[in-house]
Amino acid sequence: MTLLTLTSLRKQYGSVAALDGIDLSVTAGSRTAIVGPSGCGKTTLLRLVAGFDAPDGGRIVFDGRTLADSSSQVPAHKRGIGIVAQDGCLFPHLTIRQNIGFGLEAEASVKNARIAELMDMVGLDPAMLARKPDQLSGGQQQRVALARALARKPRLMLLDEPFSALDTGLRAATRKAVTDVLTAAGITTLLVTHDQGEALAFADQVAVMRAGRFAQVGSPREVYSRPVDAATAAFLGEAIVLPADIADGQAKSPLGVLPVDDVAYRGKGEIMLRPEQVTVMQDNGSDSSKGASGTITDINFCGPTSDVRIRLGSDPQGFSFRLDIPSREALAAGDRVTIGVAGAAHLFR
Ligand SMILES: Nc1ncnc2c1ncn2[C@@H]1O[C@H](COP(=O)(O)OP(=O)(O)OP(=O)(O)O)[C@@H](O)[C@H]1O
Repeated sequence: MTLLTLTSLRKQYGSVAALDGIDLSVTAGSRTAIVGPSGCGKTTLLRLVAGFDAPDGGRIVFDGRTLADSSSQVPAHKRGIGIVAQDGCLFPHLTIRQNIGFGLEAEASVKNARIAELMDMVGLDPAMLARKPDQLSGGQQQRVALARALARKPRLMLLDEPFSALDTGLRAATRKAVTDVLTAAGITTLLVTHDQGEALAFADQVAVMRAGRFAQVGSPREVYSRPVDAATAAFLGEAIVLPADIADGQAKSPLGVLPVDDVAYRGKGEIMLRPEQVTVMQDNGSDSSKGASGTITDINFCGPTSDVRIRLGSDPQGFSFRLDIPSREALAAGDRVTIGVAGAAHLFR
């Protein structure tokens, strides 16, 4: 069942089209991530869904009810939508109990029971209730912000980069905790992030945004493995893009003849490989059948991986590309290598 539908949504700020025709369908109970570079319109989109801003065109329908279109706008507090912002936006002068209870209208005992239940849901010790936000860590503050947003039992939760202020380890742990809470409560969630890994790990639907539009909407695996174009591919992770001549499901490329994921296409095109499909081995001259050969022109050791640039063939002007490879072998600039490819290349159509 579809809970939220955005149709041809537009928002203009002066000459900037912050949203330039957004269409999205969100299934009840699902997790959608909207990912894109800074300034592409992510926060604007969330603000329109929350009701903090009105669209200039298009329509927002939530649970069968029009929340906003060109002629009407349901106020934010009447939408039944929760929001957790980047820095949590807790009231600094209130205790954790008061922050979570803010806006909860019930008699004291009912309210306290609900606050205790929410603290338990987000995995926080009730001893923290008397503290002020600045006496909690960043991750704990985000959990309080989530508890506050959950207090009114929203059917849709909007998360605006809620993990971005946290350091790497805490970020993953807090994301997991928040995901588990929302899943257990069956709350449909829309996450906005500029972090591709976060979007792919969090969501079951990913919308890749660019300049006010969605370049692609699909499952994490689909957008990662079958991006619509080279820019989307590069935004979602490392990608090796090669020119190729394609026929009968085979691509003749600088890396040799590779199977492609599109058997119908014939002609010139561009194909993509993800780095996990590629192996780079020192060329000991014994077996050239395992892949294309090339030369390392630059290498930077980064611990578990090394960032290498490889030039294919023996022509100094030959095709070159860079990728991260496991730092298993002690490779150096000037080494000859064999490049193997596993699986099919993706063809951009
Ligand atoms: N109130 C405003 N007035 C004028 N321009 C605005 C306003 N809000 C946003 N914009 C512009 O609209 C575009 C989209 O902004 P938005 O904040 O939605 O992007 P974003 O993807 O959330 O970026 P970030 O990841 O940096 O937060 C940007 O070009 C921004 O400068």
